[in-house]
Amino acid sequence: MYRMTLNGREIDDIHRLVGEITEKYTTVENAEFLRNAPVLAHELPRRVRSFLNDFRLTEPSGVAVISGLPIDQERIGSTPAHWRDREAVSSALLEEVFFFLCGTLLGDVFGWSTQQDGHLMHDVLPIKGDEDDQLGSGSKQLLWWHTEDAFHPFRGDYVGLLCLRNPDGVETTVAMADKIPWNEVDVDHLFQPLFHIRPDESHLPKNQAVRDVPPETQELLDAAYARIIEMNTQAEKRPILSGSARSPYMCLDPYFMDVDKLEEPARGALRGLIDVIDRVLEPVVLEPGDCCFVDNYKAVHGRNPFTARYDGNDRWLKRICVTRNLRNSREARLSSSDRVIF
Ligand SMILES: NC(=[NH2+])NCCC[C@H](N)C(=O)O
Ligand SMILES: O=C(O)CCC(=O)C(=O)O
Ligand SMILES: [Fe+2]
Repeated sequence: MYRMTLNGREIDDIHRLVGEITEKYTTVENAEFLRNAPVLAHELPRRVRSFLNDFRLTEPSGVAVISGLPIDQERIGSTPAHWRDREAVSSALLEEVFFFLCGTLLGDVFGWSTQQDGHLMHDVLPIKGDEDDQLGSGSKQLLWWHTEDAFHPFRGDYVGLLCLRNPDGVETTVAMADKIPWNEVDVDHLFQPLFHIRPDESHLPKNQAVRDVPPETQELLDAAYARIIEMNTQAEKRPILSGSARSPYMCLDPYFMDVDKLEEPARGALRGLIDVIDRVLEPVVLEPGDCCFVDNYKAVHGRNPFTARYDGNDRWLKRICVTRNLRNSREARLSSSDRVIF
């Protein structure tokens, strides 16, 4: 793991910058803020910029964590019951701005029209009724390790998780490519387009929120859901590994891959990889203020089961997706600067 801890002066500088920004903008989804974010991110402390730049370019680890950001538990208030319950102005706006600017040092933050109402800033919190679901909002069941949005050709390069609270020390799990003994894995077959990955349930229409959108957006949204359903029934075959054969990038989500239905040698190759990933999987307890970025090519992540409280003190994370190449998805976005993939 690649780690840094903010010192007192850096925290003061961050508070000053974020204070200035939140005087002007009341959400990180404000169009002008989004346009200026890469410029504003230049004003983060140099050690933070340098840390994230190294993480991006030299790939020292599959996971980077910046700790030390103080979280005012009283100001952020209780953990909402649902991601749909977002306030007009987020109680955690200051933290979100810092988190968003850090993400912007790695690339461009983007969202999905089919996930959390198209918002860029997601909430990860346990939702009553989702306990047994394979969702970020689940709790009782193991959240299987996965590449974030593995099924989608426009998946992000990084997934950011900012911990606001985690009173029971619930464990995120990570397995980093650099810890995998690649010589024990059937790399050759995993580089071949023999595998399909179905969309995870957070993108399915059943987890759609009811929202009012203009008719032209509704049309795009319907088309986006139609594509998700199509990917669910007839997923395209793709490789699991890419890049360097000795130090590969990974993209897999075994829970949605119907491993048993695969033919040999694909099945054996994937089973072998799943086994070694299980062996190197490690728990990471995110503490309040931890700003974590998982390299979505160099690590998979999940979450261990826990018992939700539903009393306002539940574990609460913010989540963002970051891409190094927004242009890749231009055909699925409304304009060159728009951040939402339909
Ligand atoms: N094995 C999986 N991919 N599970 C789904 C992961 C959680 C999903 N990203 C969500 O937002 O709820
Ligand atoms: O809750 C966590 O620690 C990870 C959640 C996650 O992987 C997700 O929401 O996709
Ligand atoms: Fe995830």
